[in-house]
Amino acid sequence: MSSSASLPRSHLPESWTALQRHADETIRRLHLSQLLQDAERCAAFRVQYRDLLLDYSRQRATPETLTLLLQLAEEMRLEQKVHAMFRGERINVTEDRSVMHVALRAPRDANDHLPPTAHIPVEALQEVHRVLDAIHHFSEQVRGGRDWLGATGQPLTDVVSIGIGGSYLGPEFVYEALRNDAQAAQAARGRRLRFLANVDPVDVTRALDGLRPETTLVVVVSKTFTTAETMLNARTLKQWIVGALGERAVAQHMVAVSTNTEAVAAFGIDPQRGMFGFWDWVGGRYSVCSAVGLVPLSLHYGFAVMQQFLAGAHAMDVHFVGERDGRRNLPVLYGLWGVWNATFLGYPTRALLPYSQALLKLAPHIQQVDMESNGKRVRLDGRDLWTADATGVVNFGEPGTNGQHSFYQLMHQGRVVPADFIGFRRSQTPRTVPGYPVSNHDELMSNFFAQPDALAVGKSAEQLRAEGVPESLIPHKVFAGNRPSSSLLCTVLDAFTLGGLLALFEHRTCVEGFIWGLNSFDQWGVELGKVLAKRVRQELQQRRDKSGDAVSAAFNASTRALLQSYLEKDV
Ligand SMILES: O=P(O)(O)OC[C@H]1O[C@](O)(CO)[C@@H](O)[C@@H]1O
Repeated sequence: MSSSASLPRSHLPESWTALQRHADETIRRLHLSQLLQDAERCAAFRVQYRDLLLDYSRQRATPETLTLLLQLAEEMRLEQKVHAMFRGERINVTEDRSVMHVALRAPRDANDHLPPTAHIPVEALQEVHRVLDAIHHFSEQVRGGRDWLGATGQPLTDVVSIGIGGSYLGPEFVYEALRNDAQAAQAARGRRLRFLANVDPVDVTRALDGLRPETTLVVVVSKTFTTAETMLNARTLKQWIVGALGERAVAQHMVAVSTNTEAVAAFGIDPQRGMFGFWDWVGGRYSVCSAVGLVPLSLHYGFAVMQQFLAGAHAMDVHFVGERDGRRNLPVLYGLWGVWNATFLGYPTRALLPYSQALLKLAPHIQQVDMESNGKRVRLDGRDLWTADATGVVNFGEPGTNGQHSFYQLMHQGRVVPADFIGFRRSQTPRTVPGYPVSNHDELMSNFFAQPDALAVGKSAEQLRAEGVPESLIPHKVFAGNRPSSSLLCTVLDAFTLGGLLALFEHRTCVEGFIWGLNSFDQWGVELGKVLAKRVRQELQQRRDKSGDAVSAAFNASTRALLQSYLEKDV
């Protein structure tokens, strides 16, 4: 099958082989319980950026590991690749596109504080701010309830944002994260924001539950404006609006976010008045900071809150591109440990474990950012990956403490799953219960501090014996430990911090992709299923029109039988 299999693998970087040797000869013989005894190492494996404290002392690594990883980064020309991304070089080679999501959150004068080799193209900055100004104006008109009203003259208090994948996951992640931030919650008073992503009609029913067309604004978010799910959902909601308010209501009740002006116009939305654009240099999964996120979220939380979010993301961008010491650069460190765990220690998964209910959509969003970006089988030049492990990992996660009562069992005693713990010094909504020894947030955070040690240090048979555990139970109660994690401690989850977290995770994915030498910015792997679904759709249409006919022989025997059963009337 593999067309590239015949191509020889390009030469492994020297530090790559050194890291493989180092993993086998040194690291596999060490246990984290020993490594954590070394106070000097612990201090060296801790770094502060603004109020974010990253502790990576629970990585299965010595200072030499980090030195070798930094050498690998240098050999792979990480810094040059990052700067080329900022400069707008066409690093997405298979689509011949620039990758400039960093421009989306850059202030007009961003280049004044970026290294000269990482200056963002001025035209991109101008375009970005032209659209941001339009979003600012529009969101205030709608929120003000006077200048942009519904067809019956009522203010539009509710928004349904239709979109899928990158046109949905990021905005929903931000929406959820800020729901209980005091400033954002105050700004959202009296307003509702819903997301409609799945083409399942049940999702439509849920999204519209309790909404009225008279007071609802629909935002259709699609970079291509051709995505099947989004377009059917958009037509469904258009019918909902038109059915209640007439065809002319579309102009007041539907707007679009897209790069495809013609398709927006063909759908019936006036691009001059109701379209917010972005550009082919924004990948869907990196588009939260474009109109994709900014339109629905500014309508809900107000533009001022979203400006803080952009500022937080930009601050992380500046740190990423400007901090040349890899030992102090958070996204670089995150990426290096990602590469180390996936490729050199061979762990194919990682868990995202925010101790924050507000970050409940972090894992779904980062799943797309990371797995659609780095889930690749070849390198940039089309040759096979250097090793089967030199590619993206399976990301999953759940807020703590919920995850503890779900999949942590496997993490403690089953497979090794490197974990990213994220915690906050303060809650968005502090609570205390009189008579309880700690606040509710301290209770939550007790787990944030305990779990990484349980994973790293474990519990031995000797300890269990000393506690008097019966011999028959000892094998079941032993925790082998030596399970890596990193811990990120932030102050409070506000819009600025959230922007920084988003950028941190986006950049981790880029760092990993740059080091593996693959293209993190295309997604050809999603195409085949779409093409096949189109064929099935045609088949379903034909069979529904001419019931009784057998399913086309073009499908294999298995699919034919399933389709036949699906179409059966009497089942
Ligand atoms: O914004 P669009 O064009 O509707 O695409 C939605 C999503 O579909 C994908 O192409 C994957 O199918 C994503 O990359 C993208 O974010």
